[in-house]
Amino acid sequence: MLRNIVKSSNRLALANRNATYRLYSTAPPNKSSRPSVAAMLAVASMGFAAYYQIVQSREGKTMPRRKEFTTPQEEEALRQKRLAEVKAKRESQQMKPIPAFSPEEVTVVFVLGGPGAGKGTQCQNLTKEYGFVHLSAGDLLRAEQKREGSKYGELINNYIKDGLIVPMEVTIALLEQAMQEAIKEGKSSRFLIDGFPRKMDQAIKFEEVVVPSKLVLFFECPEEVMLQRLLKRGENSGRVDDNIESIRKRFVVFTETSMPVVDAYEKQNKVKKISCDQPVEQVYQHVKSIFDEIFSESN
Ligand SMILES: Nc1ncnc2c1ncn2[C@@H]1O[C@H](COP(=O)(O)OP(=O)(O)OP(=O)(O)O)[C@@H](O)[C@H]1O
Ligand SMILES: O=c1ccn([C@@H]2O[C@H](COP(=O)(O)O)[C@@H](O)[C@H]2O)c(=O)[nH]1
Repeated sequence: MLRNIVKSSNRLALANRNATYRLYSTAPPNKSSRPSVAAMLAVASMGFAAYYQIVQSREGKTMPRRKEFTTPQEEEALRQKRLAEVKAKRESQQMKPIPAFSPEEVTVVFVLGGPGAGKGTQCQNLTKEYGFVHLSAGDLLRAEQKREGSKYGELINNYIKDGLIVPMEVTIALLEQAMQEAIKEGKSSRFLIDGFPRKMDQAIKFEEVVVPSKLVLFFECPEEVMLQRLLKRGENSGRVDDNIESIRKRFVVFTETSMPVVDAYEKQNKVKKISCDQPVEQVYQHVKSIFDEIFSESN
C-alpha cells in the first residue's frame, strides 16, 4: 500500500512538474524554487501512509507490505505451520481425560491410615448409618488375585506379600468397576474408599479419570498399637501380609509413600484427623461427629 501511494504521488508530482513547465515557462527548472502543491501533497500522503501502517501494526494487524514481499512458497509454509499449531492445540485438549463421574453426582471419601489403624472397622459402621458403599482397595485386589483367569493374580500376591503398592492402573480399574456396579445396582452414589490412594500417582490419576474426592479421613495410630492389632488379626485372617516380616515392610511403605498423600491433601484442606488409639466405639463417635457436620441433610 505504501509503495502504491508513493508511486501515485510521484506520478502526480511529475505530471505537475511537466504541467508547470508548459504553462508558465520554457526556461529550465529553477532548483531553488519553492515546492509545488502536488509535491507537498505527495509528502503529506507518504506521511499519512506511514502513520497508518504504524497504527495498524500496533493493533496487531499484519502489515500489507509483508504480504507483498512473501513468495507463494513462503505463504504455503506459513499456512502449514499455522495448521500444525492449531492441530497440536486441539489434540492436547482432546487428550485431557474426562472423569467418569462428576463430584455433584458421586461423593468419594478417602479413608487413610497406617496398616491396622482400624480403617475397615470404622468404615463398616459408617456404611450402616450413612448409606455409603464401602470399597476397600486391598479387598478388591485380594478378590482379583483369587479370581480365576486373572492375569494379575501372581503380580498382586507378590506385591501384597511385600507390602508394595500394586501398579495404579490395576487398582483404579478395579475401583471404578466396583463404583459403576454399585451405582447400576442402585446401592448408593456415596463411596468410602478405604486404603486408597496410598501413593501420589494413584491420587492424581483417580481424581483425573474417576472423580475428585470430597474428603479424606486420616486415622492416626501409634505404630506399636497397629503392630499388636495386626499380629492378633493375623492369628486367623489368613492374609499373606499379617506376619511380622510383611508388617515391617508395610510400615516403611506407609511412612515413605502414603504419608506424602495425606500431606498433599492437608494442603488442600481436605483432611479430617481421627485418633485411633481408643476403643472402637469412642473412635466411631469422633468419626460420626465429622460426618454429621459434613453430610447432614443440608450438605
Ligand atoms: N479401636 C480399636 N481398638 C482395638 N482394636 C481395634 C480397633 N479398631 C480396629 N481394631 C482391630 O484391629 C484390627 C485391624 O483393624 P482393621 O482391619 O479395621 O484395620 P485396617 O486399618 O483396615 O487395616 P488394614 O489396612 O491392614 O486393612 C482388627 O482385628 C480390628 O478388629
Ligand atoms: O491402593 C492400594 C491398596 C492396597 N494395596 C496392596 O494391598 C495391601 C493390603 O491393603 P490393605 O488396605 O491393608 O488391605 C497393601 O499392603 C498393598 O500391598 C495396593 O497395592 N494398592
